[in-house]
Amino acid sequence: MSSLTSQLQSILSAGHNSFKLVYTAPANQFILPLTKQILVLDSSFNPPHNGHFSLIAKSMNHSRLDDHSMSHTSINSKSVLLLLSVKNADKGVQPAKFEDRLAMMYKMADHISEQLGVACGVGITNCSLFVDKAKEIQNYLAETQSNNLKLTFLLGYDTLIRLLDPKYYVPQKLGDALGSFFSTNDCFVLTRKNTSLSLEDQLSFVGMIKDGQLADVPATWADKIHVVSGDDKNLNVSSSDIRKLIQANETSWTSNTMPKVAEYITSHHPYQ
Ligand SMILES: Nc1ncnc2c1ncn2[C@@H]1O[C@H](COP(=O)(O)OP(=O)(O)OP(=O)(O)O)[C@@H](O)[C@H]1O
Ligand SMILES: NC(=O)c1ccc[n+]([C@@H]2O[C@H](COP(=O)(O)O)[C@@H](O)[C@H]2O)c1
Repeated sequence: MSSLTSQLQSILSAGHNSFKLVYTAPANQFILPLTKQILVLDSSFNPPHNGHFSLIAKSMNHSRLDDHSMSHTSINSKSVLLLLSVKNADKGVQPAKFEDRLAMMYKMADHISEQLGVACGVGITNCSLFVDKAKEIQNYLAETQSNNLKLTFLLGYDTLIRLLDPKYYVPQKLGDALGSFFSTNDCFVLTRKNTSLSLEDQLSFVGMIKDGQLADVPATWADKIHVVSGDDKNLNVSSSDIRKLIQANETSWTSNTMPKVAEYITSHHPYQ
């Protein structure tokens, strides 16, 4: 059994919450002494696409996320983690195989490292909720003596709404379930078009939290949630649309993902 297959097997069969770092793009170490913040993009990467890339690129440029204690912004203070979620809070089993998704994530990690000049790693977790994913990543960082790093979760607006939905935490109250998550970590959120809310409503959501207008959400969390407009070109890109186009033998999807990911899909056929 290859080492990747055995790492996947061990995560899939673990009876407890687990996280493993399985790849780092060659140019940089994943964590350097200067690293202060990890930008975490959790997804099923089925397949990775330009909407995911745009979320990472925009978060890197977002000044409010910078550590204000530093005299200047240093790209080396951030690392990116592409996190494959093998257990989804809402969705059942989907194509492609996890091995194919990881192979595409490695291509994406190399692309991010080359295009954005930032360290990029690939991890796997069996946790479905962000609060548990955050705990497992922080445990891993503590084991590698990399303490006091902030995790910034990169989300589309649709996922922010699900992060704050009390139904995922019953019988706990939302404030109790996510209190420690927001005391250490924050979220960078891009608006999307696949929601019933207008762009303006999505952008004013944090203001409503700040004004105490959301019953279960403490006003203090407003400082930990940064909502930014997505760019028109990538707002509509989604993995499910790409899969549909591939299955219909269309080729237009290739411009919605990174060149090496498109090459992998055309040569390995993970969706056929
Ligand atoms: N085009 C996009 N713009 C901004 N955020 C996005 C975009 N596509 C996905 N995201 C966000 O990236 C995260 C992971 O996305 P996910 O894997 O669900 O992608 P997806 O393309 O929406 O998948 P699917 O179509 O299978 O539901 C989520 O927080 C999601 O909101
Ligand atoms: N409350 C939560 O923490 C919560 C809710 C819904 C989805 N998720 C996670 O968000 C990620 C993206 O989910 P989708 O692929 O369904 O968009 C998955 O890892 C999923 O498990 C987390």
